[in-house]
Amino acid sequence: MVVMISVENLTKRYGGYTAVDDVSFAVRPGAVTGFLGPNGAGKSTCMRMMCGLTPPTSGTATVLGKPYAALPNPGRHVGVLLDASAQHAGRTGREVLTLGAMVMGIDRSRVDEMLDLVGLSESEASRRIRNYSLGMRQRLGIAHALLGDPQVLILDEPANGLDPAGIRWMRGLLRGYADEGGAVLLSSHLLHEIEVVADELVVIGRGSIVAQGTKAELMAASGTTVRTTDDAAFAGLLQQAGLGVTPTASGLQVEADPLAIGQVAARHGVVLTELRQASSAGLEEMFLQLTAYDAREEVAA
Ligand SMILES: Nc1ncnc2c1ncn2[C@@H]1O[C@H](COP(=O)(O)OP(=O)(O)OP(=O)(O)O)[C@@H](O)[C@H]1O
Repeated sequence: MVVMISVENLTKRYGGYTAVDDVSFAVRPGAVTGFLGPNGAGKSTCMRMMCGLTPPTSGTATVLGKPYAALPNPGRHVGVLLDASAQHAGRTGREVLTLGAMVMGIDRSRVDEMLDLVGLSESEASRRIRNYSLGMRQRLGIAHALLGDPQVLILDEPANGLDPAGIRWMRGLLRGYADEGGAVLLSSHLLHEIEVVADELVVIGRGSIVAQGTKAELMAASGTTVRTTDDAAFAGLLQQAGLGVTPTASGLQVEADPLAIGQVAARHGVVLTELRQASSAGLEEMFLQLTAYDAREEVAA
């Protein structure tokens, strides 16, 4: 498999606190990889280590086969958006992009193209960033990340502050970018945001990876929900057929695809009132379960 970003056994300790604990994953071209985890899970710390901004305690992160800091003219290869508010507040959006183009040695015409792409108008581009809304800062950050026409994008919570139309626009942009062969690593603490656009998922909780795989795999892992006129009796029949069953408030959760369950029902003449592959609800349940031990919840409890 071609790998654009490779993270191996990455660990970061701050004093006695382990913010990132032995994290490994790979990001491939032609896909959006969602980096999902609750607040404080370690996503930003990981991404900062990938971009050479925070030194790891141990482990390695490489982009296009090299540590980020060893890439010549990195902006031409990797577009990074880590903190949309980190840009110089006194500069205008256009100035930031023009400076970026100069540093990367690319044609100034690309500045207008990017402003156009992210939907910042001429008058917005000439305002100072201190007067930008969060959504405008994110758009500018995305324009800056794309300026050098990189093969890889590393974006930390780029949807923060975008309105629903802006979020949809960004999804389309990232989808198109990946479909053309680009590799995207996109972090979020919101499952839905990631789920609609990501092909691959890396789920992190308290510094450690708790699940990773394709979205389809992770969704299949959460099984199928079924309801019948007599759930308890049907649970027994499913178990006899060798299928794992867990009763839940919303019916029976079965570790099998809908076809296998339908076949058991047909064999025994059971009436199904509901049969659906766990989709977003299943993934959400998984995300909540996987991250339920987040430190924040313990403090709140
Ligand atoms: N410089 C630092 N010194 C000490 N602790 C830090 C430092 N940077 C991050 N941490 C801690 O590491 C943990 C992970 O933080 P990080 O910002 O990576 O989480 P995150 O998953 O990006 O969260 P969010 O979704 O809230 O942005 C947090 O508990 C944070 O307080």
